[in-house]
Amino acid sequence: MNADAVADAGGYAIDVRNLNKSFGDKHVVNDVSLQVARGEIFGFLGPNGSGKTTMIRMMCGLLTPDSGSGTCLGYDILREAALIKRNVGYMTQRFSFWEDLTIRENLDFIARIFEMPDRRNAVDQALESLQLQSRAGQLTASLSGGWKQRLALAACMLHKPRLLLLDEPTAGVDPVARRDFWDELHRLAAEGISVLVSTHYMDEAERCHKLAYIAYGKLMAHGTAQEIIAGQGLTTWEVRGAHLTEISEQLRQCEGIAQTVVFGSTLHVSARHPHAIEAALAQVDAGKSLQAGPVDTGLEDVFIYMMSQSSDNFGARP
Ligand SMILES: Nc1ncnc2c1ncn2[C@@H]1O[C@H](COP(=O)(O)OP(=O)(O)OP(=O)(O)O)[C@@H](O)[C@H]1O
Repeated sequence: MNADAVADAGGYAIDVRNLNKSFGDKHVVNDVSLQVARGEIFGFLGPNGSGKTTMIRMMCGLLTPDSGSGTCLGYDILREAALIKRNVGYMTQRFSFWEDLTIRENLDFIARIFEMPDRRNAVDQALESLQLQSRAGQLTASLSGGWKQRLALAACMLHKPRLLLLDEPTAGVDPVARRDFWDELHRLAAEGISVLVSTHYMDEAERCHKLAYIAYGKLMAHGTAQEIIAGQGLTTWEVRGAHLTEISEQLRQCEGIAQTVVFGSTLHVSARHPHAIEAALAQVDAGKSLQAGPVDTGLEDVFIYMMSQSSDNFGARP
């Protein structure tokens, strides 16, 4: 099926099944299947070295899986890699620019490399689409991190891809610039562009329509944020009071406590059974006058929990 046929049928932008990839004896991607609907922002989460970049590279035809199959924009990932590359915008973790060129010159340079027809028009449209016109003449070296990311996104959009694969696009970017970047992604998604984006930021995960959590090459969970949270079946209490780090250590030793995480001046205690938290708090509370009560389990609680549950099968954790 060609890509337009997929678009017409409202099919998946990405539909890959049982992908596997090993580097030497490291099984980096282990039987992962993934579907991303058209116009969906799909978040890809997982610890460092869990195989997210490798998955992205296999999905856009840059890397051949050892086994598995699937389509990207309706094109076969094994046989039609060239067509995929032409229709996908891929933002790598380390997008590089010519610092001594302006925004416009950088975009024009990229358009030249890709031998794009009607280069000037393509650059104008990318500048307009990412609201970069007012800065088009600014030297790239003088841009803030947020504007550099926006330029990187404009570069990916030059050839009008219908799917964006963004590998940690906002790493090291301040919260306001990250929010603006995500507003932009939502605007693009509303136009029907599909986005698969890897991130380590929980606020960004919450802005995705769907999420997948991959740890040490295996897909551990996928669905909406609510589905992923519900899937872990954790109950969480928030504890306030003095000496939270010490209390956290003590609670962790108590029976039935799945995890404790200090968030600034509060402590989150999670367990599979609510009574385990009450019992544990009763044990450690003696004379400490803690304030404690149930709260909604958040995505961050769940991801920290899933990370602690997954075994490190190739020593990638720092
Ligand atoms: N070309 C390669 N040759 C050998 N090993 C590789 C290669 N590419 C990736 N790896 C290894 O595969 C594992 C997964 O890497 P990958 O970059 O896919 O993870 P990631 O989830 O994107 O990590 P991060 O969040 O740190 O970007 C790592 O242990 C990495 O060192």
